[in-house]
Amino acid sequence: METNKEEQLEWGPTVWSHLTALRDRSPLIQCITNFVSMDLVANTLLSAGASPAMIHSLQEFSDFTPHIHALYVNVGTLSPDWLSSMKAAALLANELRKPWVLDPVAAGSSQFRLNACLELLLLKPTVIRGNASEIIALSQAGIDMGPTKGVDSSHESMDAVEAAKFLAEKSGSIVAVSGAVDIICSSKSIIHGDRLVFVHNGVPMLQKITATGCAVTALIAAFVAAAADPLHAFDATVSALSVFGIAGEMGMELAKGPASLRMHLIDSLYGLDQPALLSHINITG
Ligand SMILES: Nc1ncnc2c1ncn2[C@@H]1O[C@H](COP(=O)(O)OP(=O)(O)O)[C@@H](O)[C@H]1O
Ligand SMILES: Cc1ncsc1CCOP(=O)(O)O
Ligand SMILES: [Mg+2]
Repeated sequence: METNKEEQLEWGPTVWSHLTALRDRSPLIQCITNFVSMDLVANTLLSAGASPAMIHSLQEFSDFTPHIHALYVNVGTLSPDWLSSMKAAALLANELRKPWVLDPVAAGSSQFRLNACLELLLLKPTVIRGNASEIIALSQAGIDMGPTKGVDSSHESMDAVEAAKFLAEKSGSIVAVSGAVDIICSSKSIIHGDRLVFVHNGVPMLQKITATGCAVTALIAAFVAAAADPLHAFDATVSALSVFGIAGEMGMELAKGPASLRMHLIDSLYGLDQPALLSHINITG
């Protein structure tokens, strides 16, 4: 992929300032996430500079949620009880004017999951991040769901550009599709305006580590939380995807396979400095 130097010169300082804000502010992120992802999500947030807390019992929200800087909701191992907690937490986050971010894991894999994600969408997440199949399933809700690969995508991210635009328009949320190219879009009906940006950072091996999608969505929540002004949520989302992809690229230089990439990904995120960020960044649009 040819990079346009001017675009990288514009995005470089923006992404670095978002990462610096995250490290300086160390936002507290309430995570209601699946059992598979809890460890990687918590370690990703910690290594980036945020504070994760896996708090999902309704009984704790009135005490705890007022202290958070963002809420992260992930439906990966969904059950009716968890869904009630997710809705209550999202409602409270809205009431408290805290950003919240949704990961619609395997949205098209069952009617229960699809309906749950659609109900959560009505609670207006600041950002939705899914893989291409998940974003297509949400945008086509009501149409035959067809075959599924569960939590993995059976589509390329670029196949989901129109679905992402449609979902952004319908939901009023920023929509991010991950994949070989990450796509971030928002519609003209919300404060961020009509925007479409592509992040080319990352390595294919990230798909061979479970919960990297969950982890990057949590990272988006942390970047959005650290960007004090809600107007900066779009750039914060782009920044989180780029930083995670860069950490993957740097980690891959040391890794022998998925297990060691997981370790080097976390180390690279922790140690990412300005020169490395500026030399790897690859954002267009
Ligand atoms: N083919 C690829 N090349 C580079 N990066 C990728 C590729 N596929 C996924 N990624 C990256 O891996 C991370 C997880 O994305 P993805 O695998 O799409 O999510 P999920 O695990 O939810 O399906 C993202 O940061 C994404 O950019
Ligand atoms: C394997 C699995 N099963 C239910 S949730 C989950 C983890 C999914 O993680 P990701 O969407 O990041 O690949
Ligand atoms: Mg996923």
